[in-house]
Amino acid sequence: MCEAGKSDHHSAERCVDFPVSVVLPAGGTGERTGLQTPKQFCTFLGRPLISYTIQAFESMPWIQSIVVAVAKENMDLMTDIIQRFKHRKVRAVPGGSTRHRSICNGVLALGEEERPAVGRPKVVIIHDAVRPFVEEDFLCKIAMAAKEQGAAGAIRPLVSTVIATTSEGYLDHSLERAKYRASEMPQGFTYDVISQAYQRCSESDFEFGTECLHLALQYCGTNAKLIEGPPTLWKVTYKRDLAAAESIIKETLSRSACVITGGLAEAVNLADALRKAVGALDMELDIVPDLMGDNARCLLKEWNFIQVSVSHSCLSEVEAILVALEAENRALLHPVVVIWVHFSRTDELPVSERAPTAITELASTAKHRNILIYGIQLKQSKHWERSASRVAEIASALIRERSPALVGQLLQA
Ligand SMILES: Nc1ccn([C@@H]2O[C@H](COP(=O)(O)OP(=O)(O)OP(=O)(O)O)[C@@H](O)[C@H]2O)c(=O)n1
Ligand SMILES: O=P(O)(O)OC[C@@H](O)[C@@H](O)[C@@H](O)CO
Repeated sequence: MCEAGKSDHHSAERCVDFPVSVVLPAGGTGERTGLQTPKQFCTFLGRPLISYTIQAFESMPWIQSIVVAVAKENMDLMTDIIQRFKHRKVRAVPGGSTRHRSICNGVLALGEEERPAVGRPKVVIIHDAVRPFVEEDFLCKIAMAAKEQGAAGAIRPLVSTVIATTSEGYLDHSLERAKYRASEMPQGFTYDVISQAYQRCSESDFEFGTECLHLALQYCGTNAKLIEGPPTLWKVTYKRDLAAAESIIKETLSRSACVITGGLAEAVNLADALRKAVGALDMELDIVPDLMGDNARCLLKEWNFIQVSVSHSCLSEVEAILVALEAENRALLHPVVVIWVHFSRTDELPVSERAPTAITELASTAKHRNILIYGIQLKQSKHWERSASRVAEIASALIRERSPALVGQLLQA
């Protein structure tokens, strides 16, 4: 079985030594959001929700292929998303008029796989495209249980009690909540079980059913193993869920930052003071003199950079960060934040007077490449800790919000 606790790719790959493919049903219209755009195509920080879900599965090396089932009218849009965000392993197939029909089309597509490196999977993971926060260690457990049992599914405790109503709209009876669970996703099935279930199920199942685990039991006699999953498995259903999803995405991008000091004493002192101050804001700082040699690792793991410049007003250090980020195509999936902290000594003119438009012009071009540049101006003062704390508050807010409206602004600490 998978090792307990937080798995990484390596431990998951050791557990899952059989081919696993994924079907993401994404053929719905999202009526319950009240929006014109189907929720799977609503964008967060410039990227559609479905791209986050695809990327979560793509990041797992032991997933061999992904099929997304979308409405025929969205096939071109889906193809564009796959190309724009350089999604690998994934292809789009036409969905159906109901969720079961979409899933069935996805399962059939796995059976007709033509890509040479991709064979018929041993296990098929089915996961709603509008559940973007899937965790690898949990998915590994579902895949392993599906291989052993034929079917496995995620469950969560019920939040509200389930009741039955009379035809007149009165209470008939209520269920004992402790005996029931909410069926969530991901679910896993051996390819044989899920393909047989869809071959044997009825038109009524296709039209009105909502539970794949039921089809496996009803038509294949396969009783799914149920595994309680983390609260992150929730499904984006209502408009409020879109706001919640964006907040979670922003939070995951804002947990750390890399501070580049150039090795200058004032910059290193400020960085040390920043590290203490952001600790209270639940952020971690990695402090490096530059992004060369081993320090280049920051470019591959960080979404936020703080360049501390002392005295000079040119933006050459920020420009160097932009070049390095573009070389790694780092801003493809998420907007990267670069904050220029300009520290001027007491006898110097503030940069807002020396080069007021420099940062605005640079920020304007960078924004088109999904890199958000902000400026913070800091005047040398004897209240060192207070100034650093102010810079930390501003930088933390800029990183958390990633607001396009403040791009290119030079804020005063
Ligand atoms: N004909 C359908 C209907 C739904 N789904 C997908 O099934 C998942 C879960 O369904 P749900 O949350 O009900 O999505 P919608 O049907 O789009 O939502 P609504 O019921 O509010 O219209 C979603 O990813 C949805 O795109 C699908 O692939 N094909
Ligand atoms: O019913 P909807 O189409 O809104 O969502 C599908 C859910 O029913 C489904 O994802 C889980 O309950 C597990 O089967």
